[in-house]
Amino acid sequence: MIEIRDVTKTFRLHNQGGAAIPVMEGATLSVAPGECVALTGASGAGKSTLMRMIYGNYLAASGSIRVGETDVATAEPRDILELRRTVLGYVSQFLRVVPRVPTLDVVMEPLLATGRGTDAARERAETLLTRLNIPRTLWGLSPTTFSGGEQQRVNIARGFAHPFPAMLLDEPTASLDAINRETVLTLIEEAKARGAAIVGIFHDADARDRVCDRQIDVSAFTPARAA
Ligand SMILES: Nc1ncnc2c1ncn2[C@@H]1O[C@H](COP(=O)(O)OP(=O)(O)OP(=O)(O)O)[C@@H](O)[C@H]1O
Repeated sequence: MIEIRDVTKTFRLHNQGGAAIPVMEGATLSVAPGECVALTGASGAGKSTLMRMIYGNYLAASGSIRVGETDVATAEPRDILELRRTVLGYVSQFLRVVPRVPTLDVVMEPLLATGRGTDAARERAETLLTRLNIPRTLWGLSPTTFSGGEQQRVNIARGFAHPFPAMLLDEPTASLDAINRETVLTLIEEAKARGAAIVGIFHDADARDRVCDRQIDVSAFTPARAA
């Protein structure tokens, strides 16, 4: 479902005379439907960079990044937007929403965007918000004023609302209490059971060991630096 072949990335620092910083070389991995693969490696190894390239936020210098039928490394921006709407979900660490949009609408939005009827979308959103312990009294309010943990749970509810065939998870259990962490791990297990291919970054080693089938140490793709 996710096939990454020989991906290279170099950052060019335009404010520092165009200095080129090679950060990745020969990155190759594949994730089958129903499988969860953890990206590991020391801080700065390139975990976030690889996730951002899969999502199409960073452009790969070379190589291919196939998600379903799309090669993100060469796709047109509109094809990447379509991929994100229907195929590739991304649960980032932080919630980014349009101000003043109520929480329930924030969670329903990915479902409405993929053609789900309003009643079915509301039912799914309510189920997720309930499972993630967001009190009903908050559903009509914008999440912008919520606590960090509440925002993260709204973000997770939104990210898991549509049954994406491929998902990227960036520290999905960070800053959650034990009960909500358990719910998120169960959501990940359910996504795998319905066939989602998942790539994740988990600093929570117990969570990683429980839900991930394999680990890929991205330091293996760090270019040898000139001395
Ligand atoms: N936008 C950018 N411009 C320049 N360099 C960048 C940029 N993003 C990342 N880098 C560099 O790429 C390397 C990999 O960073 P990345 O954030 O992917 O690491 P990471 O493994 O996710 O680290 P952490 O665990 O600390 O989040 C680092 O050397 C970083 O400085």
